[in-house]
Amino acid sequence: MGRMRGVHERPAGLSYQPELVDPDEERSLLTALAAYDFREIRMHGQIARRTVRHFGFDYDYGSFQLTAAEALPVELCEVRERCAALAGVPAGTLAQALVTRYPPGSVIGWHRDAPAFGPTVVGLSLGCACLLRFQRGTGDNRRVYEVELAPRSAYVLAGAARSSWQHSIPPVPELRYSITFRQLRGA
Ligand SMILES: O=C(O)CCC(=O)C(=O)O
Ligand SMILES: [Fe+2]
Repeated sequence: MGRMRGVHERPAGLSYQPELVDPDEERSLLTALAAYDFREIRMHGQIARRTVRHFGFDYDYGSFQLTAAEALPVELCEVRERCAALAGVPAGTLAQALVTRYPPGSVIGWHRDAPAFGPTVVGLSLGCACLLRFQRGTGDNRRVYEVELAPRSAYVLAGAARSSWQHSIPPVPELRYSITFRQLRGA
């Protein structure tokens, strides 16, 4: 927990599963992902170093709107089945897949996932390991947690981990990809 200040508490609704895919599957996913056309993210006029590709639904970071996007490519369908099983939701409810490419040194800052998405988020990590940090509350009520996301592992954010806690990823040491699946709220 090293550098995080606050009282250590595991967020309710967080689960972690090592080795959701095996090294061969990781290699072929990394090959497929390397060929995707990633887009930049501009938020508050700033361009993030990480880049993204949306399938199923596109999320506009400026207008907070969801619009229909390209269907899930075949290589992500099997992964979605496994992520859905891990989260205990029907695969069809995971309507959006977001592939994020983190070059060395890139981050994602503190946030909660947009309320336009449903109560369960599942993420698969490929490439370099990183930390996933959590925080909630301020001052004496600050609570913190961090988990290492190993390559090939998956995590589920549900319950309070999804709705009350913020999460972030500090600078990744080497290239990392994540594939996160989200439901649409009310679907
Ligand atoms: O890369 C990840 O695993 C997390 C990404 C994330 O928090 C997000 O896209 O909302
Ligand atoms: Fe997030």
